[in-house]
Amino acid sequence: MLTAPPAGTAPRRVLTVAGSDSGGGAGIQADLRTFALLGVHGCVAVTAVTVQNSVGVSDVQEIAPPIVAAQIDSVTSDIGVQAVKTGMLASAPIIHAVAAAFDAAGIGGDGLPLVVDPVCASMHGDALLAADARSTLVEVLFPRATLVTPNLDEVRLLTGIDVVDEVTQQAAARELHRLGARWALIKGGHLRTSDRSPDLLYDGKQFHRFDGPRMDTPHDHGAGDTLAAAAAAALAHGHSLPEAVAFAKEWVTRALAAAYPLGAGHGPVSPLWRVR
Ligand SMILES: Nc1ncnc2c1ncn2[C@@H]1O[C@H](COP(=O)(O)OP(=O)(O)O)[C@@H](O)[C@H]1O
Ligand SMILES: Cc1ncc(COP(=O)(O)OP(=O)(O)O)c(N)n1
Repeated sequence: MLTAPPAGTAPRRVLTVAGSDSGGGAGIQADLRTFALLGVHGCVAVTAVTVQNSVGVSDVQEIAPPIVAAQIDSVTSDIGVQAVKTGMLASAPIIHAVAAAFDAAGIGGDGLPLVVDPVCASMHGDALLAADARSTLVEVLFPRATLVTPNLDEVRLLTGIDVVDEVTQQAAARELHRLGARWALIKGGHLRTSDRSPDLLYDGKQFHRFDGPRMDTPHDHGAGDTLAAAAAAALAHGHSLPEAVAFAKEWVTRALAAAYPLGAGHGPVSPLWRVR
């Protein structure tokens, strides 16, 4: 388990570049919850403010691209981070601004580990990335990514591949790797045909399968963010990529087992079991 250093000592830092979820279940709020519980100090670059609750997203205010980039510069030039995660990026101009700031700070590529959760829409189908920005996300950010973590809807939108079984999951992983990601993790949360929830990791050479029991719960809001945030935290702690994904899979499985109802719709997954 990942832990904090002794009191008075600076912990590892992870920067999340993502949107705010007013309901607190996903986005920046989910990332910071997981970072703190894994002994990591979370820094943020807010890309958008969503008006969101358990039944959906009713409005979005994007942050101006130079302000998004300035948040990244401000954090990396002073505080310093050991890993970075991206979530909701909203638009093509924001993606270009983020990529330029990452290059200036040595994030991604051969530099600091970069986990890209290619968020396109909420679980209710509300757009969190402009349709005309999907190709920008793939062309600009995937070649910089250490790890990309799409769900099956995102795989379909970004590659056109419909994942329905292990063979098509492998085909999607190969395609994402071909598009530039060093490691691709095809999440199996939307494969609702069995009592398992298998995720598949690929680095261009080898497949690693991370299987887990499927939780029978409607409260799965923020699962993808929680998985990617835990992987980024484990990378910041110095773990290898497969170790970080194995850790993150266990973390999100436990968070799903502890998920709770909130509002009239889908409640959030909960890493709060860690402090019970
Ligand atoms: N009902 C479930 N039971 C167990 N694991 C799940 C369940 N739903 C999702 N997961 C896991 O949670 C993580 C996020 O998956 P997924 O739901 O596919 O992503 P997203 O939240 O981005 O839509 C993956 O590791 C997936 O296997
Ligand atoms: C602000 C914001 N960012 C991301 C998401 C989607 O998060 P994810 O973990 O993929 O969870 P679900 O939407 O599938 O619950 C979001 N809703 N809001």
